[in-house]
Amino acid sequence: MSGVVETEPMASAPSPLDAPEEGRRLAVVVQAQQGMEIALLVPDTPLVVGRTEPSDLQVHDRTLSRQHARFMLAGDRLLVEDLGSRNGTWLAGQRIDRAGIEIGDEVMLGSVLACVHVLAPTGESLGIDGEEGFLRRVNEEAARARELRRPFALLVVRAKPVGDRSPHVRDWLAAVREAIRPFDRIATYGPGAAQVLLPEMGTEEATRVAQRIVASQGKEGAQLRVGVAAYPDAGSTVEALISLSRDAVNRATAERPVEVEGTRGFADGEVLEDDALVAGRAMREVLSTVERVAGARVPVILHGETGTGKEVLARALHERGPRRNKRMVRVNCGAIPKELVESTLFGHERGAFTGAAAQQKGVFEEADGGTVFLDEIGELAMPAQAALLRVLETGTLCRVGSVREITVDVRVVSATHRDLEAMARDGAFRSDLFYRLSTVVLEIPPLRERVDEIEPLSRRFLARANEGNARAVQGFSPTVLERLRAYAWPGNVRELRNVIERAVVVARGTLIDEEDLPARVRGAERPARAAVEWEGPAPTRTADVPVEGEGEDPAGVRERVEGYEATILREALEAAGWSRKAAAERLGIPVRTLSYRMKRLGLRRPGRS
Ligand SMILES: Nc1ncnc2c1ncn2[C@@H]1O[C@H](COP(=O)(O)OP(=O)(O)OP(=O)(O)O)[C@@H](O)[C@H]1O
Repeated sequence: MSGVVETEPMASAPSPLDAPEEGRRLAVVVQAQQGMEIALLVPDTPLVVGRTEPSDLQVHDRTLSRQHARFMLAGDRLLVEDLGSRNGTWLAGQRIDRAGIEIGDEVMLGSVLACVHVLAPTGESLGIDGEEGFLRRVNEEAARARELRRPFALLVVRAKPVGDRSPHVRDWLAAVREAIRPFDRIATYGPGAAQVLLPEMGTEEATRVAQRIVASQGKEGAQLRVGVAAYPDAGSTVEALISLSRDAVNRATAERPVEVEGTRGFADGEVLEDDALVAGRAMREVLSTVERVAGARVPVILHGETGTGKEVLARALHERGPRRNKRMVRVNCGAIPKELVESTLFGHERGAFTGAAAQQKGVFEEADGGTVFLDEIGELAMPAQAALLRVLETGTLCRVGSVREITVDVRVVSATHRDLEAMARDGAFRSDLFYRLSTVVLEIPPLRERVDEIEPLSRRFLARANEGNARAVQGFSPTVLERLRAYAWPGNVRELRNVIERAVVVARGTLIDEEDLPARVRGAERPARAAVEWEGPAPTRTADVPVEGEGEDPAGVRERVEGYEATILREALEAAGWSRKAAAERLGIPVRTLSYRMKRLGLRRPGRS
């Protein structure tokens, strides 16, 4: 619901309120749970707000009476009067029958907020926000939309260049203003473009507004093109929506002057190269940025909590770009012993140091023509940061023990769960390196903010676990899915995968039941305990191991679970180059717990007795 209700044709009868600013118009703006309504307030004409006919402004909110309250602009006074409503009309916390109000006063009609606003006049002053003010409003709108599960849309409008000149926004902004609602916000975006915020509008309606804007071009002589990106269809963060609407307007042509950002690029349900699933909006959105930047050489930082899929995205970046036929070499910066960082990254000559029995290429040389994925970049030691900066700046490196410069062509993708910018501010990370690496920063939301992905991901993990364990579990009992959605997933997608795989292993029926979930996921324990569940001097169980006597423990289950646990620990240790400290960090458990479990499960680094 949205639109402008005119109580009668706009009379331009002057009112004292109008007098100081010619052309000023007032409106009652009503904001209810399901949307926003606005009605022009005509001098000396009552405007009734209520739930049904014959109210002038109808808002279908059950806390409103049929005819709830009357607004009136009488002379230079604004009045509001309750019409005997059940839930009352409230001003500054007081229930009122009749009161004088000021422009901007918040009047509560039941639980509906009403305000009298000055409308942006047409003409010279168009009610344009500055870039900062506009962004603030978009952020506020995004927060509101998320909370109330409502849509909103962003438009970017640009005029087609005439000859070699791009018409200036001031030549056509009035046309945009006319096509939108009075409370929609506009900001200029450089001299040739404007951005528009359309609260409460989904993709379809926003597309119609965009078409109206394009149709209004005749008046100003400028041929306008519009890009549309709406929350939640196109994206779920402000940054994504802004960049998607800009991309959309760049695609617009004379034949298709309105371009709408929907769900281009990666489709829901698509399986990526490394078997990861595009399972929901957030992932699609991040991947649409991946797709845009995959072709370029610009460095990318993937920022997100552990297990959110940073490596999956690094792989997608590599595979979707022109370097896909060369290697992507991953290095875990946190797992390389300090004294070996340079030789790992840049290689060494034979005899360069004790133990360097043969010449060896480093990851940068190995990845020549491809991608280097610097995982846990925040853990890189300072001297190595300096060396890395040199390679990035010069495109050349020297192996340890050599002065010969080797030219390499690599794209650098880094990942971290840390706030590198803050680290750079605090001097814990070189700021010049941070700026080099962070041309594009991709934020990967935690799984708890990607609830729509939980079911499709769970089903995929279930299918994989069935294959891997020769099981035939059919699905989930309905309450299990509820539990999975409600849990906070501090370990993100990795934790979800582990929980589902474990549930498949221990499930007794054809469906996974609540009892197949670890206690923390069942809600039997507070989620905050999840990360410390393996703590304790001599744990008799892990989070995922059933306790003896806790329900039935059929023969073989314990062995299977322990086998499974050993696999997880071994994977983590291998990924961390068998550094216990780094592996424990990856797993979110204390080192001593890891050591204890390794001993119990008989896990040893290959080649060590
Ligand atoms: N969309 C997805 N579909 C299927 N599996 C996924 C998806 N995203 C992540 N995973 C799985 O979750 C696990 C963690 O993913 P990944 O290693 O990419 O996370 P990460 O953010 O790099 O973690 P860390 O910071 O701990 O290294 C992997 O097993 C990965 O295959």
